[in-house]
Amino acid sequence: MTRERLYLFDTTLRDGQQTPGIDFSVEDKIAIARMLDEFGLDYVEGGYPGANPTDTAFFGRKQTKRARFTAFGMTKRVGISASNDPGLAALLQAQVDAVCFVAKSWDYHVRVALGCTNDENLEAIEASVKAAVGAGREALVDCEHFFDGFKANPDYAIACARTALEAGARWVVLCDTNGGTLPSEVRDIVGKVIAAGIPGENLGIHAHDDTGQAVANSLAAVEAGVRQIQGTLNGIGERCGNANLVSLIPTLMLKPAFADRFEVGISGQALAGIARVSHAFDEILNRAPGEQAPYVGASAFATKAGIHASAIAKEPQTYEHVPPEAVGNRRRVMVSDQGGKANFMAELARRGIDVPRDDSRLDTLITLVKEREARGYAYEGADASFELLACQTLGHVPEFFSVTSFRCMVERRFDANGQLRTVSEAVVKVMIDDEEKMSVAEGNGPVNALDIALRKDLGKFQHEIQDLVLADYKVRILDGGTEAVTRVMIESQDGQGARWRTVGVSNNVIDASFQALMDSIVFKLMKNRQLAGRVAAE
Ligand SMILES: CC(=O)SCCNC(=O)CCNC(=O)[C@H](O)C(C)(C)COP(=O)(O)OP(=O)(O)OC[C@H]1O[C@@H](n2cnc3c(N)ncnc32)[C@H](O)[C@@H]1OP(=O)(O)O
Ligand SMILES: CC(=O)C(=O)O
Repeated sequence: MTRERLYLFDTTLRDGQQTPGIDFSVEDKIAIARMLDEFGLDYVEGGYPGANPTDTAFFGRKQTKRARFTAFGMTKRVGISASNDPGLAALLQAQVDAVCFVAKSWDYHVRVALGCTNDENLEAIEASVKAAVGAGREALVDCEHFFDGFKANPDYAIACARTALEAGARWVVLCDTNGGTLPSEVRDIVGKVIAAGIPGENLGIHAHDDTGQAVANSLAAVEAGVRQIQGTLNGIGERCGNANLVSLIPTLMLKPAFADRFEVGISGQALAGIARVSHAFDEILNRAPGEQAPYVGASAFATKAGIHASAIAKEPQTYEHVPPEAVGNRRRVMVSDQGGKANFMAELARRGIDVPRDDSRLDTLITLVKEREARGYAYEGADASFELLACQTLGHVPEFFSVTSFRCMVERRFDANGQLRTVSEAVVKVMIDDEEKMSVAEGNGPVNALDIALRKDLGKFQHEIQDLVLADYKVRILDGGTEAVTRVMIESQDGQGARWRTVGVSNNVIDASFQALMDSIVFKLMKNRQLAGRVAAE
């Protein structure tokens, strides 16, 4: 059976630019456009030439090889001709394949926002599309507020779409601009638009996520007949965002309801890189990837639950709706107080530690983890501390060194220049092969001073920890009041690119930090001897 083609239109660099807190540079835009182009999107909308210097510079040359490079802008203003409209001129000067106009299609907006008549707005749509087509560009028209407009005045909303199409637009995109439309309404209205004679093969959908249903609305529109979907990477966009292409694309390609009927321009191989694309985009935005993001989040194929882990060990698809590898993700079976033997055996096997189900030491390890988690430890996020605990329980961890004492001081005092300063100092004594070493260090705070002192002189092990750096340090207070317990999570990395996480818990933040620091150093020494850390580089 031949499948119908669905076209994917990316507006990360245009609607995504309207996200509070997001501000792309020209270099960001170039990198993102290249990533989208290589991934296989059909259209990459780069922004609004003429609206700001970044976008004008970005549109100075064509930025995609395969995707149709698209400029966005409003229809010509009423009262001036298309050839005299400076905004339209900037759009037509852009080095693009296509121009996407935003046009009013709700008569209320025509009256209030534009302050013109319904007919004048239709004339502006017609003249703008004709100007773009006349300049050799493919024309698209985003019908702003189409669904709200249709509810208020269906004849006028359809007249806007028809005018655009008859003037030569390739696509008329139905926009849920305020994001309040529900999937059943989208399905119903798209059906009525097609019944009114606007072909589905010329229709697109642009959905906002204000009710958390932008993806569902996009899919409902496709089911009702539209053949273009607009969306953004990771769902960024005005207010609550746009339809998330990172959720939509795997659904279109992997779910039989869509995959059997439609094809998109993205290869299966590219789909297997979608998690990487999503994370690379977060990296450009300088934010952490969403752990629970559908398909691509670290938790998307993770389970803590013992009952699930046990079935997954038998057959993974018992608890997986698609294979994680299809979207470049991986299965994670985690150890925590929610886990049973299957979780622990899977996690230990991943670390190269095979232990039989009936080994009583496994029960001891599970009991230890559950008891410690009840006291505040969180091993699912502290892989290295878990591995050390497992090695201690199931085998052996060498005593490389022991800390006989440490002391931290925080003092506010005047320095030699008469400036008031808060100084943190730590003193650590360690025993290595019956020899005691004492190190003193100052730091930005007491934990930093303790870390520097602890790693200052480890005798014969010192050269082994030279490349160890602390990448992240997080403190969490678990109980309120005087019974407060502090959990410290530390992320460490070394020169080989390995990263590992350790945890410490105490009612004293310095003590909790010390435990996590110690675990980090001991893990590094174990890893150097290939006694641990087989998966630390993941
Ligand atoms: C639903 C959407 O996401 S649409 C995209 C929205 N994105 C943006 O607005 C980002 C880029 N925008 C901008 O940088 C600026 O708004 C510009 C450069 C486009 C225009 O700036 P200004 O000329 O200063 O106008 P301003 O932003 O104050 O107001 C928008 C004007 O466009 C008019 N307008 C809005 N939509 C349309 C349209 N589809 N067709 C014609 N004119 C329109 C408004 O009536 C208003 O005109 P007025 O100034 O005569 O009242
Ligand atoms: C065009 C657009 O971004 C909207 O109507 O939401």
